[in-house]
Amino acid sequence: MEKKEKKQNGLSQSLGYAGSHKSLTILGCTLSAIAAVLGLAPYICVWLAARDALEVFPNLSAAPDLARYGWMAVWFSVANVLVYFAALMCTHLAAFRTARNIRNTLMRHVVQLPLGYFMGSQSGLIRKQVDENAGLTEDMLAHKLPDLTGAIVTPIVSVAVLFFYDWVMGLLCLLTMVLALVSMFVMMSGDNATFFHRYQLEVEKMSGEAVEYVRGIPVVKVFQQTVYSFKAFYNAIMSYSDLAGKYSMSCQKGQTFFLTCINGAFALLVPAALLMANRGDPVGVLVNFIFYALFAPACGGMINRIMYASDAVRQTDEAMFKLNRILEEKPLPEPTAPKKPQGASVEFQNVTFCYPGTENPALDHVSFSVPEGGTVALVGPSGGGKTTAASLIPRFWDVQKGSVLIGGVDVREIAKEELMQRVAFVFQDTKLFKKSLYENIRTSCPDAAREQVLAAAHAAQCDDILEKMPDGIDTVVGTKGVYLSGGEAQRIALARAILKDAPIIVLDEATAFADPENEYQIQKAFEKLTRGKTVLMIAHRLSTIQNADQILVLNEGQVMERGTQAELLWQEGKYAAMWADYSRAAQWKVGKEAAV
Ligand SMILES: Nc1ncnc2c1ncn2[C@@H]1O[C@H](COP(=O)(O)OP(=O)(O)OP(=O)(O)O)[C@@H](O)[C@H]1O
Repeated sequence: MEKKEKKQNGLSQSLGYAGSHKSLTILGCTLSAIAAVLGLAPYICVWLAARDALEVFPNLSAAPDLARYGWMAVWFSVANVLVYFAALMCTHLAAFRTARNIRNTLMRHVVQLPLGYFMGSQSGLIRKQVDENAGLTEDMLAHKLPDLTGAIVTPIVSVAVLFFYDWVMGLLCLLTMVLALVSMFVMMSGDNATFFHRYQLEVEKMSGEAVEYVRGIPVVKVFQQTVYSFKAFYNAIMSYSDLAGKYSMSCQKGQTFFLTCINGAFALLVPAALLMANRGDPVGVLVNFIFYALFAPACGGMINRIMYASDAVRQTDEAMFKLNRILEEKPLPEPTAPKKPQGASVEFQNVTFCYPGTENPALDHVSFSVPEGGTVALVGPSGGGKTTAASLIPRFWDVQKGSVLIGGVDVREIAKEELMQRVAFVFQDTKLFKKSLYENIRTSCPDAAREQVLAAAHAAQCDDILEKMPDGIDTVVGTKGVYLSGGEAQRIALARAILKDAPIIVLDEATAFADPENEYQIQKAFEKLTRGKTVLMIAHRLSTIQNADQILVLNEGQVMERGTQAELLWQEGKYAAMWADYSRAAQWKVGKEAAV
């Protein structure tokens, strides 16, 4: 599958995004080709000037055209620069638009993807992939493609020029060019043909591990581990260094031969010129020698440009391959004939769900229901499937078997906007934008009036937070040292949810980061938020869920126990054990505080 995708041509794919600017790219490349031909003209002028000068040497005044040839060389050089500049203007304009179209297409696609796709570090990774690869494509179309066109056209014209003055010296120059090209293609074929792809994978792996390493520095310090505890990072560096080392070694001979060829035309030209000069017409031979001595390094430069440009072509293949991988992610299907839920009940009917790329189900034949206005709490050991169950309600993912119903309608049959309006989700980690607290709260209801936002903040017990902020509710968080504690951020998130006023509330670990004072206030905010609503709540602090209508104990993706707190305690099962642990911990804490 991967191989098939690799065969697609990244350059033509990226041009597919150019739209009406494709013609501008073609114009830019044509101008670049013309510039490349103009760049050859000064060499001919130099040949003409050298021929005239040597014919009359030392009486240079007898060669009246010398100055004309000099000026012609200057004008051709100036024309070369100007036309090349115009070419780059065209390709830059087109490349900028093309990269913009690529980014727009990707972003339009990304917003259609399941919300679960953005959990964890995915969102940062997607932004990086889109940005970097669109940037690479832009660079290819703006710089490398016109250079490649010039570099391809120049040798073709050069071959004609090479044979025009002296076919023997021309043939010798051509021979070195051909040998250089052959060694270049040999170097880039075989195992090395896939080098760039492997190299990119290694770099990706290494930077991923580097991020993990930096994230883990506090753990390393706290537990006094050595950096070698980050084996994965170390292995990624070694594997990268191994690949780069092997590649360098495999190119050693080829690169030496390539450089010798593109710089070594002299080694052939000098003896050839001496032999020919001995046979007669030394002046003519000298003129031609000067021309070829100047022209041969220029040809070498062109071949070098071809080499770098073909590297860029491979980079573009790789960039488009990565962008296509994102485009291949399937959006959640939208219902063709959406249905309206009748009420705000939530029901799981025999739900089985596996995360993409995994085989063990995170939820295995799970059934339960939350009647409209009721509260169900999910508890259980870590990894039991609580967050997964909660995230299936707003369709972060679609179930593989069974169904999740809201108001008697399968969530897959409810229009996206309708579903989002019906469910408010308070996440485990609260995400606040670098905006004012006012804007942060208003994200859940962009049309809300200022009074409504202030009322929601008040209901979520945020008054003390707003009082200590320099600009009250208009303070921008995340800048100028304005940061909120975990518990404070959660109260802002609750204000958001209160403002949304959705009939179904999903709370995931909402008191996880709170200190006792914050927890008390969060509890009060909960009461305001959940009054009269259908609530599915995940909490590790069992005190918060004592009054739930039903408690489900989820373990390894299955419902292990269910009932009210009293029923579960009476069963003396898993929940009763958890409750006993929790009570012991609470008593220990109270005892410790009393002793202080
Ligand atoms: N994005 C994901 N991709 C693959 N597997 C996942 C993903 N998220 C969770 N899982 C797996 O699904 C299972 C259930 O995880 P889930 O987060 O729902 O458990 P949880 O009960 O909420 O745990 P915790 O109390 O620690 O938050 C676990 O085995 C977990 O490793």
